[in-house]
Amino acid sequence: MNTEAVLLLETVNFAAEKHRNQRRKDAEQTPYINHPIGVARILSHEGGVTDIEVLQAALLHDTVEDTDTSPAELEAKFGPIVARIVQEVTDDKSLPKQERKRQQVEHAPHCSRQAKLVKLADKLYNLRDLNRCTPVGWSTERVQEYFLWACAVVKGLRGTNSALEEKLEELFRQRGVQL
Ligand SMILES: Nc1nc2c(ncn2[C@@H]2O[C@H](COP(=O)(O)OP(=O)(O)O)[C@@H](OP(=O)(O)OP(=O)(O)O)[C@H]2O)c(=O)[nH]1
Ligand SMILES: [Mn+2]
Repeated sequence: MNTEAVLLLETVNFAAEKHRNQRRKDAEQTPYINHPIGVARILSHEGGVTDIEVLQAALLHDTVEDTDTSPAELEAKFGPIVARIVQEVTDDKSLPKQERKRQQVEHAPHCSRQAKLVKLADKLYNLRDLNRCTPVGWSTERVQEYFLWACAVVKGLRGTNSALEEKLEELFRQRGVQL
């Protein structure tokens, strides 16, 4: 079998094991792994991305932030490039939430092109998910707040992938949010 297919299976299996006990915040408690798989799929299917390291980083993008995975573990298993992309899209969970959110806006323009791709697909997935259903405990205002904040992050990611950016623009437009 081709090497890249084997590598992607190894990567998705690693992510599935790491996220095995986590669920999304929707009422149905969708398995969390649906999200990283969906982000990688947006990149390949809608973004036309074929860079294997970007697709691997998409599958792994929430492992360091949300599970016991360390950057060193990713580097040993998947190499320095994949580990670096994941590190670039990982929020510092020791910071207060407001500060974390502010840093995403501030750091977005300085990310590598590979990290920008993962961030665009992550936001596109999460915004579509918000349109699909509201997370348990979220008010309409909180949903709108997320769209506003995501728009500020996406502004700093522009010029990376026009297909993904156009789809994001349309979602913002539907919410009356100006990119
Ligand atoms: N829309 C939606 N999001 C859900 C759901 N379940 C879990 N999430 C995750 O929640 C995060 C957004 O919620 P927030 O309250 O803003 O952030 P927090 O989890 O970091 O505190 C996203 O994290 P992230 O992927 O790390 O991205 P980011 O928002 O930090 O960029 C998203 O993946 C769901 O059912 N719907
Ligand atoms: Mn994510």
